[in-house]
Amino acid sequence: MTEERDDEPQPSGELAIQTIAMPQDANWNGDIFGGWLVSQMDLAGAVCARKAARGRVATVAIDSMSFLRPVPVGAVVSCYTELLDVGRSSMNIRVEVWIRSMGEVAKVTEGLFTFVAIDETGRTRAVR
Ligand SMILES: CC(=O)SCCNC(=O)CCNC(=O)[C@H](O)C(C)(C)COP(=O)(O)OP(=O)(O)OC[C@H]1O[C@@H](n2cnc3c(N)ncnc32)[C@H](O)[C@@H]1OP(=O)(O)O
Repeated sequence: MTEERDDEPQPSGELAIQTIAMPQDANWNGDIFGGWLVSQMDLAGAVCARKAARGRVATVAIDSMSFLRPVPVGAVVSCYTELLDVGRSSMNIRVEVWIRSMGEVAKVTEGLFTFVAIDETGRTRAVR
């Protein structure tokens, strides 16, 4: 069993989605594709944005993506989100991805996503 220590870094934000990295998502090195991770982060950000906007949203920008370490097949992948800022129709959301693999917990990716609240016709609408 791994002990949790107070001085160890912890995920910041709310758990939005959790899944397992599967073999079909691996790249030529045997680790997980960055594109698959970005896709999970986009989904996690959308969960957070839809909650804040109480309805449809679209991703308008992804900034500051950092891939900190590779993700092995079989790792439990957890995406955490934090709503940083809300404009008229836009929401800035930080997404962190943490993995649990072989008893170790680590942050593997982080990025800043901007979502926009949209109506049924795809036009922007006020978040609040
Ligand atoms: C969950 C998904 O994966 S969705 C699929 C991928 N995403 C898409 O297909 C979206 C395609 N893009 C679009 O349909 C349009 O660009 C829209 C509807 C999102 C926005 O339409 P626009 O005409 O650009 O809207 P507008 O210029 O008024 O900007 C809307 C808001 O987004 C912000 N914004 C627009 N572009 C950017 C950008 N590149 N970076 C950061 N914020 C931006 C604006 O500042 C504005 O914020 P505010 O309302 O809080 O002041």
